[in-house]
Parts: sequence; structure tokens; C-alpha cells
Amino acid sequence: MSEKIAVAILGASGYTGAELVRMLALHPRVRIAALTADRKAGSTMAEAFPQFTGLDLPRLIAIGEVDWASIDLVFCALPHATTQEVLKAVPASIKIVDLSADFRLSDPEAYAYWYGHPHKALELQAEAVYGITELDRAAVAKARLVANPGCYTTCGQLPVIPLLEAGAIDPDQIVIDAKSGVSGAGRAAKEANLFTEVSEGFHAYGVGHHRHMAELEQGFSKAAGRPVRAAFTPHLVPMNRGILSTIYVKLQPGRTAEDLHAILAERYQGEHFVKVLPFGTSPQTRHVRGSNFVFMSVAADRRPGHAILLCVLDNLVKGASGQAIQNMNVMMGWPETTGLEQIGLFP
Ligand SMILES: NC(=O)C1=CN([C@@H]2O[C@H](COP(=O)(O)OP(=O)(O)OC[C@H]3O[C@@H](n4cnc5c(N)ncnc54)[C@H](OP(=O)(O)O)[C@@H]3O)[C@@H](O)[C@H]2O)C=CC1
Ligand SMILES: CC(=O)N[C@@H](CCC(=O)OP(=O)(O)O)C(=O)O
Repeated sequence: MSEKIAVAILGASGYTGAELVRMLALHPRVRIAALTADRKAGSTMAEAFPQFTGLDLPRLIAIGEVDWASIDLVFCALPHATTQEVLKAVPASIKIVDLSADFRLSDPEAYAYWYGHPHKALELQAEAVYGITELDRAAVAKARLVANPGCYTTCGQLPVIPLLEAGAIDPDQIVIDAKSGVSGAGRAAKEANLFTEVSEGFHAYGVGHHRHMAELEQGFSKAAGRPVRAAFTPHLVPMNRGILSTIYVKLQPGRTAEDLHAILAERYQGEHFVKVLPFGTSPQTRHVRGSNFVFMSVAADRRPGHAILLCVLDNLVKGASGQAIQNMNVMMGWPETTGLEQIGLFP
């Protein structure tokens, strides 16, 4: 058996932290050496999440108690802003995959604008490599600190970026209508996430100003080779997991919706986790639930010169912890699917 690396999960008592534990407990190259929490420090992982009853896991401790000398790689699943303070104290010899938004924007001014305060770890922000694995694999392989992308932004960029790179769609006419399950908001108690607030209805939020626009625009601008503004409206739907993005695009002259499908099929041919379904298929969140897969497709729009892209993923897996493990596998030079073989949990 190959030697295992020792990993710490900061924020293990949260949803993405628990998802990391669920998948890393079966990862053949990893030993979970430290798990941290804030309010729940001192509890066992089974007390925080009874599904882990019987697993041999370290007790949840405060971040200050972590013995960094014993750790090879850190998964950081803390709230944004807290993350940049904490990661400054992690020794530079340790690899990091950060799930928060703290290191995703490479422009410090853009960060300050969208997050309302100056960045407190600019050296780390400069060092961080943005990592949608399928699009940034070569850079991720060389990185020490990977900024794991957001759930909405993975679901928005995977279908759009190859089309921008191919010059097949108009960069100024991208409209992303996205719906997320409530686990996307994390485990911390918030009035807006009470059962009565989210069940039996659904609503848009952050309309016209959601902070993920910055991350989408950063990716789209790089792919288009010029500044791009995107319309993005997130919605909260009464389900636990999953994101569906319905994306309206304008074709460049001479292009058809079928061309877009062919570009995506070719771009993701051979990718284990990204599946381009037949033209006109409507992918469903329930088919990727609990897995690291992304299903996407293209459909005709009745308006001439337009097309509709559809993309689904599990926000806690490919949208967060699964992609974080995929990035670790790339950073370590291991097969990318290691520990990520789960198939969607349906029905
Ligand atoms: N949920 C999702 O679908 C996605 C989340 N993300 C990002 O991943 C990160 C984690 O998200 P998620 O798991 O949903 O969040 P949760 O709210 O579920 O968990 C947060 C974790 O951080 C700990 N924590 C909170 N405040 C502090 C603090 N001041 N010091 C130390 N530890 C603290 C909590 O400990 P305790 O429980 O003890 O309070 C908990 O373990 C966030 O940055 C989020 O934006 C990214 C993509 C998708
Ligand atoms: C449903 C819900 O609230 N979703 C969160 C985004 C999910 C998340 O936390 O991802 P990031 O790390 O990319 O911010 C939101 O809208 O802020």
C-alpha cells in the first residue's frame, strides 16, 4: 500500500467539512490527522454528524491546537474573511486547498469592492491558483495554495468558458439563471434558512449584485480576452443539495446551437467528471447528487441566433469538497479520480 499523507480539515463541523470527511475516509492515499471546529470544538465528529458513528476519526479541536508539524496538506472549509486570517499562520511548507472565496479573486481591488474590506493576506492572494480542475489542471499541478472555486461559479464557468475560448458566443450576452439547494448556505443557523422560510416556495436573492458575479466575470474575461460583464441571478430552492444553471447565450454569426454542443462535447471528451449529454437533454440535479459529476447539455432557443445551456452539479461535491479532493489529487500527482468514484445517489 502506498504511503498516506496527513491532512487537516479546518471547519470539519460544517457542511463542506463533513463532505470532505465522508469522501476522505475512503481515500486510499490520505490519513485524516486533524479536524477543527469553532463552537463545536471538543466534540467528536459523530456528535457533530451522527453519520460518522463508528469511524476512527480525531476529535474536533480549535485551530490553535493543530500540530502543523504533523500535517502535509490542509483543506480549509472556513467562512470567508476568517480564512485569510487563519491561513496566514499555516507554515509555508504545507499545501492548502481553500474552499472559501478568499483567494479566488486575483485583483485586490475587486476583492475589496465585492467583499467590503481590504484583503488581509495579499501575499497568499498573489500566490493562490484558481482551480476548476478541468480548466486549470496544469496550474493546479504546480500550486501550493489552490483557491477552490465556488459552487455557482463552477456550474456557470464549465459550460461557458470553452464557448468563449472558441469565439462561438457573444461575451456581452451571457445570462445565468441559477438555482441552489439550501446546503449551499452552510450549517450555521440563519433565519433566512429556517424550514418555514425555504419550504413550499422559492425565491431569487442577491439580485443584480451577488458576489459571485465577480468570480464569473474574472473567468469569462480571461476566456474572452477582454473585460466581460455577466448577468447572474441565484435562487434558493427547497432541496438539500444541487445546483441547476440555465444559461442563455447569443451565438456569434454563422454559429448554431448544435455547434455549441459539439464544442463542449469535444472539450470534455475524456474528462471523467464532466459529461455532455445529448443535444436537447435536460440534466437533473438528482442524477449527480452525492457525486463529483457535472452533467451539461445545449438546447435550441426559439429566438434565432440564441441557444440555451443547462448544467447541474452537487454544490457540496463538485461545487466544493469533491473538486477540492480532485485538486489535491492533481497537486499530489495521483490519479484524479482517487477517492471520488461515487456515483449519483438516485432515487
Ligand atoms: N456550502 C456550500 O455548498 C459551499 C461552501 N463553500 C465555502 O466553503 C466554506 C465552508 O462552507 P460551509 O461548510 O457551507 O460552512 P458551514 O457554516 O457549514 O461551516 C463553517 C465551519 O467553520 C467553522 N467556523 C466558523 N467560524 C469560525 C471561526 N471564526 N474560527 C474557526 N472556525 C470557524 C465552523 O465551526 P462550528 O460548527 O464549530 O461553528 C464550521 O466548522 C465557506 O467559505 C463557503 O463559502 C464553497 C462552495 C460551496
Ligand atoms: C445557497 C447559498 O446561500 N449559496 C451561497 C453560495 C455558496 C457558497 O458558499 O459558495 P462560495 O464559497 O462560493 O461563496 C451564497 O449564495 O452565498
